[in-house]
Amino acid sequence: MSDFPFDTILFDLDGTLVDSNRDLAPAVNHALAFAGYEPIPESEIRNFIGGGAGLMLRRALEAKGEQPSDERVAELNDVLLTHYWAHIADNTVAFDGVIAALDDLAAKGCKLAVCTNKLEQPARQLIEALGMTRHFAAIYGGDTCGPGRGKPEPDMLLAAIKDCGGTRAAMVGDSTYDVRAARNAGVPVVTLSFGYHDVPVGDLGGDVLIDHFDDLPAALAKLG
Ligand SMILES: O=C(O)COP(=O)(O)O
Ligand SMILES: [Mg+2]
Repeated sequence: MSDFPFDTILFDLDGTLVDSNRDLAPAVNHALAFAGYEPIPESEIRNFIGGGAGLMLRRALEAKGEQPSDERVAELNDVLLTHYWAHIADNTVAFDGVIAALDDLAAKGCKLAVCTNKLEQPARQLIEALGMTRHFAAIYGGDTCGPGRGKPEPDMLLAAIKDCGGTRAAMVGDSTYDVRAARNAGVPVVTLSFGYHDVPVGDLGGDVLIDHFDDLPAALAKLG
């Protein structure tokens, strides 16, 4: 019997498990080009990620000086998503050390789940394309628990913990959506210095910040 303090680890996807900005940024720029705008550098788009594709696009349009209506965002989001889903795993890779950390946590007896604000279907498509499906007992997307129930609401975290039969869970994420969702679900949260941050990294407000996935099991052990 493992003395590891957690039995369930919940992972954000974009900017946490995978470096997906490599394919998200071109999709944002495809939608911007459709709207007649010049591209935004990938290094800027990465900080727009975390609250779902619509919010990412809204931030990109605001960076161009627009105050877009919901209808405008919805229309251009269709353009963005059609492009993104056709290129979802062209350049996206798992961050360094992710697979070893997932294997290590599983060996310690943890069930693992994904809780992403990406829509569930493309999230599954991406995880499958990267050969990572086998690691996860549950995969939740921003739409799985219904409209408006993505992070920072706690619904998907609580549902994933239940699916895993967990009693002691922790979250791992890169944005304030993850930290707030974890707080709302009452679970501790590890943040990453290398993910996509919607606020300065020092303001994320998680319980512990790590620089590499190699450090995750020890960080969780200390948190427990
Ligand atoms: O789609 C997004 O903006 C964010 O996705 P994430 O919750 O996996 O970071
Ligand atoms: Mg993220």
